[in-house]
Amino acid sequence: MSIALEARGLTKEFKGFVAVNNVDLTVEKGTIHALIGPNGAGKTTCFNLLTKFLQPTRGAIHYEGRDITRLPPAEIARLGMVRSFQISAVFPDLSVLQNVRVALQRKRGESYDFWRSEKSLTRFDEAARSYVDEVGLTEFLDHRAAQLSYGRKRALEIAATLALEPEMLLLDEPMAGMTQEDVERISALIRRVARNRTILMVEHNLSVVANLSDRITVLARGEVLAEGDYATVSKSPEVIEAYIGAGND
Ligand SMILES: Nc1ncnc2c1ncn2[C@@H]1O[C@H](COP(=O)(O)OP(=O)(O)OP(=O)(O)O)[C@@H](O)[C@H]1O
Repeated sequence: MSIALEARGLTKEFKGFVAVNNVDLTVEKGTIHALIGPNGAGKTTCFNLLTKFLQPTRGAIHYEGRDITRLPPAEIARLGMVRSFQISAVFPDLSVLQNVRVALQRKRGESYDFWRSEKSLTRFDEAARSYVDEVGLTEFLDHRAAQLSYGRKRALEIAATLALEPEMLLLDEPMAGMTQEDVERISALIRRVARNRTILMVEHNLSVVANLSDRITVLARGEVLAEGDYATVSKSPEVIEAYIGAGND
């Protein structure tokens, strides 16, 4: 087994309140790993720690064997671990193609100036088209982002994230606010992009988690309550108790 991301003893205290307590987490390369748990379990805090948006009080995080505990998020993105929606790269007045092109320019370290000549921009077109195609938005290539449905905007955000060529994607509630149709579309998309990448996601929709995840870590009160595949964790009496106790479904 090859490990993409590993946390040991991850702890975050807010003024004495322990939101994440001694969490060990191992995400295997090439898998879809979900972080779930009832409200207030510490998922978001844990996710922010792993993506370096928060500094841990204690513990260590390794990505691809490298200690990233003290690295800033931008540096981690350069190592290949990208948080989707991190870049909130959807510019409403740009087209689908232009949005992905901007992300590509960013990846290549070019200036953020998208008013530059059309000629210098068009050389990104071919790559941009392939990412748009990967997320199923080819027929909307010239539509302004603002005109897209909510689900397609999320797909566009994923395309912009893919343009950064991540080996590992961290998704924060990718299904939040989606219609059932969008949930199905984005699920298929996540499955597709996971073929040659590692994915860690925080997700509330348990049927999505059941469908997509190879492995699930259940948090409750800041601690790891259970870990395994969906069949295993969903049978755990502690997990059932934690969800019922918190008034979740
Ligand atoms: N900046 C902060 N300062 C103080 N307490 C915080 C802070 N951020 C989170 N917490 C507390 O830490 C606990 C875990 O919160 P967190 O948002 O990580 O949980 P969650 O599992 O993501 O919850 P939800 O599913 O409701 O989003 C909660 O009790 C929350 O109030």
